[in-house]
Amino acid sequence: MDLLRNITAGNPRALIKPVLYTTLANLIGIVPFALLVEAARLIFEPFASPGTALQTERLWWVCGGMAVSLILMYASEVPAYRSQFRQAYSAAAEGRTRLAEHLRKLPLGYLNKRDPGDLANMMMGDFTMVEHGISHLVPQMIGALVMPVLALAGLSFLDWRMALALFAAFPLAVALVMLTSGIQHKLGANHMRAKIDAANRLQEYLNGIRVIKAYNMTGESFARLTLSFRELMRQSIRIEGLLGPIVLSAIACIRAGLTFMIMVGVHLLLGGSLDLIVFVSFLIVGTRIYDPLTTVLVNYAEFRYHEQAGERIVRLLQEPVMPGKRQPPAAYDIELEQVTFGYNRQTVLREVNLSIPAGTFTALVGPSGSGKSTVLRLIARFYDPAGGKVLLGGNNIRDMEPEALLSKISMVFQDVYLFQDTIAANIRFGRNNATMEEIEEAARQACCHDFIMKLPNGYDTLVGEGGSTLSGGEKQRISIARALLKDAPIVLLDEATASLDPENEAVIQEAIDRLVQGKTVIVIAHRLKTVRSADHIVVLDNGSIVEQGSHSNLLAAKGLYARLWDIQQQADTWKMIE
Ligand SMILES: Nc1ncnc2c1ncn2[C@@H]1O[C@H](COP(=O)(O)OP(=O)(O)OP(=O)(O)O)[C@@H](O)[C@H]1O
Repeated sequence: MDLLRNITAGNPRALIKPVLYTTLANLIGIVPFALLVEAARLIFEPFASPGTALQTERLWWVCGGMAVSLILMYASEVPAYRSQFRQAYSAAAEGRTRLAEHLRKLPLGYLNKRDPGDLANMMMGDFTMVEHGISHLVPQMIGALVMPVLALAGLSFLDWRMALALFAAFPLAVALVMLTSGIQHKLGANHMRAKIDAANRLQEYLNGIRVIKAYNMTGESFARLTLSFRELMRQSIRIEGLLGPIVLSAIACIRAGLTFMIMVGVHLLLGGSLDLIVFVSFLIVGTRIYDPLTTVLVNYAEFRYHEQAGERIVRLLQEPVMPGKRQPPAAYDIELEQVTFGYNRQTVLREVNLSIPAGTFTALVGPSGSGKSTVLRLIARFYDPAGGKVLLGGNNIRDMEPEALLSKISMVFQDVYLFQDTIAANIRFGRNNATMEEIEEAARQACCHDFIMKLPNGYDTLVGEGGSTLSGGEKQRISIARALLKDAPIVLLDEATASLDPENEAVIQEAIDRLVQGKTVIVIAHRLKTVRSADHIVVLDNGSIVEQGSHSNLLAAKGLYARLWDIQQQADTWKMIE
């Protein structure tokens, strides 16, 4: 049952129709074959029993029956074919959506541990293998058993000795495939690993192609890629090199059964204990059961390989999603109590205590790597802290449904990601049901309406994956428009003005001022002068809060903030002199 669950990526019901229809089609497929045996019997009868006349009328009936059975075969194969593909493609489409949904609900910590290439390969490659399993491997394997099983039953009835001889080698063939299934599984796993690694290396190469060109690193990075391709080739050859002989030996065993049956048949015929017609019937049936039996064995070997792809999907689907069912309260004060957190083993935040009253503006400042973004990620519950609590309106966010919590939060990141879609659709991510007027209004507020109108198709202009066709400042403003449209009571903002020119910076500041009005705001400030008027400034260093207060208090304290302020002031003065 586990195997069937794996090959269908956790949806074994998808096999019911294809297996039923294929089995039915195979059953009907036996009718012309049985009629062929009957025709042979009728033709051989006058030779086997001299003096008996050829039953021509009966022979005509058999021919008529054959014509009808061919029509029936066609009529049964069409729905079988349809159901195989319909079920396979719909199970894969439904499975891909389920997995994508599941990935969204998994803790980011889990996703960080996995290569994006691995997940992309699972979505496309592994599901293609599941499709093949549902459309071909399982239905054909089960359908192909119909003919040999019925042949065994029918032939045993005719002459059990001959039937035994015909099928004598089959258990040996099955044993060969079954006993080597451990090796097959190991080779399959190695091959799968090499395939994923090659996909990851390829993705890394394509993503980094600009850096590779810029630093003329073609040789080195290409070596990693070619090494992974070579490993994939090695594993492919190993799997074929070892599996091929196993399957071929199993097929040879089945074929040996026919030779053995002919030898037994000749012996019995010469001994006078076997009827010629029975012998001919066995010869006809014997030559026809190879194909289905070979299909069963080849499909089984292939099935064990494809089943591993499905197993990877099933295992990922079983990964626990972030817990929490409660809806967030309508109170937006945020508190961090003794929060400790690390992405890996290294601690990034140490016993952080922070109180952010609703409707206030708080700035997080500190050296690079001090943990500012991590604080925002914990408030948005991208991760749960290892120790301590994050409270919203006095309630632990660990108990809240992550999506419901996020509906209360607008986030503007430093590196904005735009989807390969129109500008309007990218802004609409803020609120799905927003009208075009609302989108335009948000764009106006975010100071991006004017530049959008200058684009070739205005709001319908397509932006490239990652927003590559827009400038950094334009992307930032689009993401502010998104956040304005969402109109969430909490705004988390990773200020990106550091790398922008003064003109863009002023426009973005204007957009941000509109976004944060009347909200509970936490801003990561890289440029201290932008947050001088914040209600509260929190200074982080090496994962701990080292000081906090208003701008003037912190300057007076002459601590880290005052030092950072001096450094930035001097840098600005230098810029002005230049
Ligand atoms: N996804 C991650 N996996 C592992 N370590 C991470 C991850 N994100 C951040 N870190 C590490 O955690 C520490 C804090 O990072 P964080 O991004 O919170 O700092 P920051 O103060 O926001 O830095 P910056 O101002 O440069 O953006 C850093 O040492 C960083 O290398």
